[in-house]
Amino acid sequence: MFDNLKEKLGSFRKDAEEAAEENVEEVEDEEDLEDVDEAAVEAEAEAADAEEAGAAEPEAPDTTPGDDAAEVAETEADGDLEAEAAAPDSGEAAANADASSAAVEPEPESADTEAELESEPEPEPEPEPETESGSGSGSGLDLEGMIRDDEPEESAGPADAAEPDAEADAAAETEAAEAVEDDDTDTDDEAESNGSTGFGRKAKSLVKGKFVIEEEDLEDPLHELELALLSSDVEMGVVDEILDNLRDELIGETRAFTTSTGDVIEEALRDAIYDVISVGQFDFNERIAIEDKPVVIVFTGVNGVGKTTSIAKMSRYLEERGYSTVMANGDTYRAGANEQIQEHADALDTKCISHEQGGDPAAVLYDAVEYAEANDIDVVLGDTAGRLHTDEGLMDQLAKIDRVVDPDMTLFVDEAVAGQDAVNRAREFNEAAEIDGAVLTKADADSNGGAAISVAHVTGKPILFLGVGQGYDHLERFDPDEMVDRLLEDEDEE
Ligand SMILES: Nc1nc2c(ncn2[C@@H]2O[C@H](COP(=O)(O)OP(=O)(O)OP(=O)(O)O)[C@@H](O)[C@H]2O)c(=O)[nH]1
Repeated sequence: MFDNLKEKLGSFRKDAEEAAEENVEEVEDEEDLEDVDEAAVEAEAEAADAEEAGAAEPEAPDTTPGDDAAEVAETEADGDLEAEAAAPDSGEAAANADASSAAVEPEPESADTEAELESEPEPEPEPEPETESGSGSGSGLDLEGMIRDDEPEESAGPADAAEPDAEADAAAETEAAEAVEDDDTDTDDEAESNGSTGFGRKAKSLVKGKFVIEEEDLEDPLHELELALLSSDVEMGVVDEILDNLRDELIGETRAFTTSTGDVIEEALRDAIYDVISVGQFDFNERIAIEDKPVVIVFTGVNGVGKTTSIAKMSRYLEERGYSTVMANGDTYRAGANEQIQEHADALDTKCISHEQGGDPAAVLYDAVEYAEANDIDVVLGDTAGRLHTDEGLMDQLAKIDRVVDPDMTLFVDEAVAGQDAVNRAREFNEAAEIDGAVLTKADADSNGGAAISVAHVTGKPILFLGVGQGYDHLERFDPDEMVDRLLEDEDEE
């Protein structure tokens, strides 16, 4: 089932994953730099904490150093400038820290910052060339921007103010890196457990492994997917929606890869498809359970798509769940229709109400409801003549059935293999005589899956069941989660 579609989705996954992998490698290349950044930031956090502890002793209830440190820390997490300011242990770095602090807070009393600097009079670090080369093109300690080198620098002002001494910065970073290398996690834990600022944690979340997919990375895979979906008979608007969902999910944002890039792509694809196929879903069984009995369900759709067979399958489905059913042949138009449905009723040991050919379909349904009421039957399953939705006569019939028996549900039946035609018919039927949901038959013979993906989104009404064979048991509740699993599951094995 839906094999073509599965294959195409699988190709997209591979392509998109490759695009993501390329970007992950970039990040990994710069891992050392990340460590440096992290260390520098954490060293600052330590300094701030130490300073906070020291300065908290005297009675200085206001302008608490802790607050200032927190402010600096917060600011630091946002960009190059801040990370540079986080290296408090060289004279020049101190100057930077002052500059940045002044840039962020123009207040003259930089006493806190100075105190902070004094609190750790560490020796002048020696610049290490490797670190400098790690800093690369001078983007310095850009925590977030480092993995998006190709993007224009957005930050201005304060960052520039802190720029001047790259050498000292590199030195400071190096030292900080060394300082934190040993007790990296401890520091974090401590910072978090004493509830100081949450700063270490924030910094860490910024520098863990991640990737960014830019629009151009996905352009080709998305284009391929678009063509693939269209050739699988997925409706144009639905294709657009899926692609938009994928763009929203994948492009531009920094993704942490806690498991693998493949998982990120799969998740995005899963969400994108789920969004379009889950439209309007409701719990059919629950609905049957809570409606007043008898529940009346009318089946509509064009000729030969499997309405009558679906009614028989539904009868089996409901009987298996403890409901009694009666069938009603509202297809008074077609010769042989009575016999066909009666055969199913006999096979399933169910009552079937029918009138002479050419009779009034609404009258048949009415009789079936009366029969159900008189015999405590739970559900009436009404067949209708399979004619084109453009046929005014049929639409009048449906309108009359609506008036006479006021069905609890009108289900549109079409065959999955009809692809775009089924999608168009679903739309038109829904416009002409509002449907509550759809049954897609012959899904077992459909490798494209276009109708299964599109009908709910196009009509705003859910696909409730899939016909998956000719047997009475071949009716499956359409579950969007399972559907997505099915579409994405076997791909790895292929
Ligand atoms: N493979 C497969 N065949 C199905 C499925 N559902 C129905 N069919 C077959 O499709 C054919 C048409 O089914 P019907 O139930 O007669 O279709 P209908 O819409 O009632 O047709 P009319 O009464 O002529 O309007 C039959 O041969 C069914 O066995 C399904 O889910 N899978």
